Amino acid sequence: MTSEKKFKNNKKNYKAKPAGKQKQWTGKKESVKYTEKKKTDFKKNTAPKGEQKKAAPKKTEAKKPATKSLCPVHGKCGGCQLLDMPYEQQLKRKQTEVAKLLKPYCQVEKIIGMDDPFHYRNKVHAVFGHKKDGTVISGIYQEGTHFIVPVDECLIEDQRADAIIRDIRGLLKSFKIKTYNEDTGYGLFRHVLIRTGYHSGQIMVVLVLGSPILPSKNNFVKALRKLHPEITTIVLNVNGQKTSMVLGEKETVLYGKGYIEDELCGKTFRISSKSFYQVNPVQTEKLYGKAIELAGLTGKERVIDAYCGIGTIGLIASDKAKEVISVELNFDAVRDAIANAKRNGIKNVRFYNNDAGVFMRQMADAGESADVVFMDPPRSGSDEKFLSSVITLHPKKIVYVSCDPTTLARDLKYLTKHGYKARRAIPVDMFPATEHCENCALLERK
Ligand SMILES: C[S@@+](CC[C@H](N)C(=O)[O-])C[C@H]1O[C@@H](n2cnc3c(N)ncnc32)[C@H](O)[C@@H]1O
Repeated sequence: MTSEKKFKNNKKNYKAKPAGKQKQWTGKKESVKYTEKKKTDFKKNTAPKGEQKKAAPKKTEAKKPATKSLCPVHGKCGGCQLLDMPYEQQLKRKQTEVAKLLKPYCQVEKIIGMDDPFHYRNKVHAVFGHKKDGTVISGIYQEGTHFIVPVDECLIEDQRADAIIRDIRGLLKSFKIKTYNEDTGYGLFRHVLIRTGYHSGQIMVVLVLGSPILPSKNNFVKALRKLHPEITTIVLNVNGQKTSMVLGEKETVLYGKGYIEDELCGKTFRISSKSFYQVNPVQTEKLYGKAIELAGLTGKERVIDAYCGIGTIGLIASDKAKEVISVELNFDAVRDAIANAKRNGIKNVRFYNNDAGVFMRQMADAGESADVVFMDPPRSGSDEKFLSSVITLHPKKIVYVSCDPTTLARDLKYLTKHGYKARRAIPVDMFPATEHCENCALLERK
């Protein structure tokens, strides 16, 4: 059956169907404790050299010795480029950069920042390896290399996750489990991925191995749970490929449900290991709130939620829309999305597992229309197939959620050349201490 037919056939029944029925969808702890006092210091820190000129510090400040970075691996791990810049200054910098990029299209509103820009990441990844003397280390690859920068504690990650990772290092030692060597392909233990629920407190630990057998598996799980009873699920993922991807295809649930749940904007969401979920739960609620406000829904609209992930934006918007059609490429995310519609008792949303561009082209070719399109593509932005199909579908409003203002500007150029006007753009600081900035933009049909 062609996808076009699938679309037509499903027209009458916009219910989320169960997944099965959706067949047609094509170191010893050398840790530095960061106390509240240090957090205050962070806010008062002088900017890095390059920034000091711009910030024109007072003469007395300029005479002070350079402030040591808050993080022992700052500059080595490749993340947190803005870590030592006072938060207000980070926000100003992002505001200016976004305004510059979006200037040809519309004015940019005031950036939405955080009250506490620390430990916001609900998704934490650590690569495992060992030193020449056999000591197990975990951390992050130095950018562009396979050299592991050991990390004990990270200022932007959930501290519960960091504590679990440190203890897993100890368990590898006691269980005599070898870490995987990227160059030779020998060894077993590759990565740990942790997801934490901000409201639910649930924690998922994904152990990524180079091959499927974890020695003394049951005892290992028991020992980990004893150290961290707060863990609600443990998943074993197998990645035997020489690849920069963290997760492999095959997974077995070792303990618990195999996913976590969390709340966003009053709804509950199930999140499994391979599905996308925004990393900053506090800012996500603000972002989604703005996106839905920009859409100005009245309850009568036919809405498309493109690149929907686990269904979040569409499901949150569904109360204010007549119907929502959601599309997502990742099958696991779609499975979560269907479960999420059910657990929230939502019946006017329907999910498609497809490439968003292909799906939208099929809708456009089938003469379909939409009132509002939410689009939230990956960092690379959207493609012409998608954008040209949106134009054909002729929605009154497009709400573009973007994690890269450069690709947002590129796509705005296309849309504004083809009958749309950018009305509003709101930066949301989803990634404090880093150079990245999320944005939400409203386009209206001229
Ligand atoms: C930035 S995330 C947004 C997800 C969701 N809107 C949210 O806020 O959680 C982008 C999503 O697009 C999906 N994706 C990537 N390429 C895609 C494509 N070509 N077609 C459809 N979905 C795609 C990814 O799997 C991911 O779930």
